[in-house]
Amino acid sequence: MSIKNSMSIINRNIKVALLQFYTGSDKQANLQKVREFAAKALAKEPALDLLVLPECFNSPYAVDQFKNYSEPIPSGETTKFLSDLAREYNVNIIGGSFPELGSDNKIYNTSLTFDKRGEIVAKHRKAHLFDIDIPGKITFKESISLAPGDKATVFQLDNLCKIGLGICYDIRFPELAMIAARQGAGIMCYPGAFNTVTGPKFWTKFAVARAIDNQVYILMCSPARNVEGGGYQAYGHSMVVDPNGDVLVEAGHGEEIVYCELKPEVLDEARKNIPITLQRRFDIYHDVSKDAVAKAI
Ligand SMILES: NC(=O)CCC(=O)C(=O)O
Repeated sequence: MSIKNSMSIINRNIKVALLQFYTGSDKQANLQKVREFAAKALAKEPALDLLVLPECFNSPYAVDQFKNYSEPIPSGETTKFLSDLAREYNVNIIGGSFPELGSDNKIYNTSLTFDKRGEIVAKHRKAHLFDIDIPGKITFKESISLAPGDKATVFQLDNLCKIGLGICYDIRFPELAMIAARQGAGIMCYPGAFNTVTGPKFWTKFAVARAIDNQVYILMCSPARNVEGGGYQAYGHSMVVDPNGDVLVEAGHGEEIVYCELKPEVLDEARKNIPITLQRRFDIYHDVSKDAVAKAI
């Protein structure tokens, strides 16, 4: 069997920066924080291809607040803000997520991706809502105020590569990454806000698992932990994991920008050395990527 199908999943080196910053209750301040961090990242690395923002970057991560901060897409101010920022800085942006007011009047946890021209190239609504109850430790129920998305999201970014998107808890469901990888993605990106209970136990393990299972780069971008602000405590630890499961860069829990260069040859070599992409047994089990609806917008 030839391995040429697995070559050049990524077209060239891709420079990414994950922006890990505090988010609070002041939406304007949160947007200004994005601008400040984007400017800082591009001042340090002018040739950046991609900025990634955290989950719920313009609002508190709280079920009783999502509605108050929700905006229609594309007419809301956060969509316009991110579009202008991408165009102004000539950079692609995976815009973390923010509460979307859908045309059906439901609220979604939604991630938009913008190309350098400021066009929306992908929209992912968190498909698996974070509903958990660990007695005495953490209870959170997104489904009190959010509705789930209904599709996997895979898209072509510029001439760089295909990318799959999930949001935080979505990472616990391996299917989204499998679908993306089977459909040609070389990167799976998860804006996410794990917490101080589940973060230490699971965050890195999931990033590594999704990377190795699918031989893709994994980008995880978290808000910084706001120890003084009360409320939900994000884990932080934004990271990039390579297709072999090696953690290339990892933030602490404070405000930080992590930079990384994704290399086509690392991905190609991982797939060449261990050719699981060519050894699947769809005569034994189902290929989930075949029945997934994955539209860009
Ligand atoms: N924002 C989220 O979806 C949190 C997910 C999480 O913490 C987990 O353990 O899963």
